Amino acid sequence: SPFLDMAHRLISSANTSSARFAFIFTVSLSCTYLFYSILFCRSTIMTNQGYDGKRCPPSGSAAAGKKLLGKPEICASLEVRSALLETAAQKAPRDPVKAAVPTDNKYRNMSVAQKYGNKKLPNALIVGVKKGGTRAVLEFIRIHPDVRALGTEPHFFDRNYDRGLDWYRSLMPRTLDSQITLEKTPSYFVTREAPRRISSMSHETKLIVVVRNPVTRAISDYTQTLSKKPEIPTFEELAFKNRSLGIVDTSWNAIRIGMYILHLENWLQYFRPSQMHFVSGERLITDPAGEMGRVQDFLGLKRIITDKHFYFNRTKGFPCLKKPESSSQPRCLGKSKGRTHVQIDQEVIEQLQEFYRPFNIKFFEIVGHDFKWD
Ligand SMILES: Nc1ncnc2c1ncn2[C@@H]1O[C@H](COP(=O)(O)OS(=O)(=O)O)[C@@H](OP(=O)(O)O)[C@H]1O
Repeated sequence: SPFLDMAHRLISSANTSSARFAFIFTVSLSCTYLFYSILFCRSTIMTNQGYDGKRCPPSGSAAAGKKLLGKPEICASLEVRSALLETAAQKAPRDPVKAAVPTDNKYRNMSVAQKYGNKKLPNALIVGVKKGGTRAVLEFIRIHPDVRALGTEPHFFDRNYDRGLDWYRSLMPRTLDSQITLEKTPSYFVTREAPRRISSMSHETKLIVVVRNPVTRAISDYTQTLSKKPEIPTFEELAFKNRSLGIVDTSWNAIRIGMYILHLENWLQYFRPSQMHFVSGERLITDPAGEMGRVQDFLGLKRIITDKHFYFNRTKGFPCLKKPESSSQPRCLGKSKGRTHVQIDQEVIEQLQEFYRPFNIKFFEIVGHDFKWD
């Protein structure tokens, strides 16, 4: 090495004590330098390879698991910190519109209408009839992209009218200008004040009425009441003032609701027949796509809801939606829709059919359609 060469030359060229001293000094100086160099170099290598707070092994590997046992908290906290930094970077507003929009998941899943639309008073209402199939029509029509519907019954035009239109509007889902706002409250059809109140909101409101054989409807209505109040009198006792004389009790709501023509006359005082559309409750079950096609036409919507949206669920005994608005799963209506009816004497059924016949005939004439309830 050059260092040993230099030492050899010094020994051979100088025999003086000063030269010897210079040699020993140089050697010790060199050793000291060498020692510190090795120390410095090692510390640099350790810093690069060790857990210095800048690196963690890739998580998930067995080696990483073993190494992490020593200082798990450092790496874990670093992962959290980097996740936080990443989130902060994602959250950093890039443009003012994005900055104004919250980024939580709920908001991200909202439709454009929910984010940017406005709450409007309904332009269409399903006004009845109770137990006619109103829930089915609402759930079926709301899969249309141009329809937004209130899921619950607001009872504005019967029970909550005093709360005012602003309250009513506030209940509505947000809609884009091109979308229809819809709600359903089946009791409107038999509420004396409802037609006047609705026409004073807008006389252009479109009205949908789901009608069903009034006898079956009455039995369905009674079955529902019985499920809540098992102690009520029998259907026969409630339906007749005098059964042997065939005198029907028209003051009983379950009977009165089915006298459709009487209620319709009230509506026609305020609305043109073309503003009302009657859905057959029976055909809604046997041909939901056909009935919904006519509902879409009436609402001025493109026919988007078709056969493809329905399947017949054998267990339920009713048509169900393949893909409803709120989820990607097929869905049938709830347990309270499609109940097994209370068994009613055939003679009672025939008596009630007789009772309703003249009302039905008149109703078919006015509506211009025979619903074939005989
Ligand atoms: N697809 C489908 N699934 C389940 N049920 C269906 C369906 N289509 C119509 N129907 C009939 O709807 C009846 C209930 O009517 P409503 O929804 O108007 O009832 S309510 O007034 O809102 O309580 C309900 O009456 P019941 O059978 O007497 O329970 C059903 O016959």
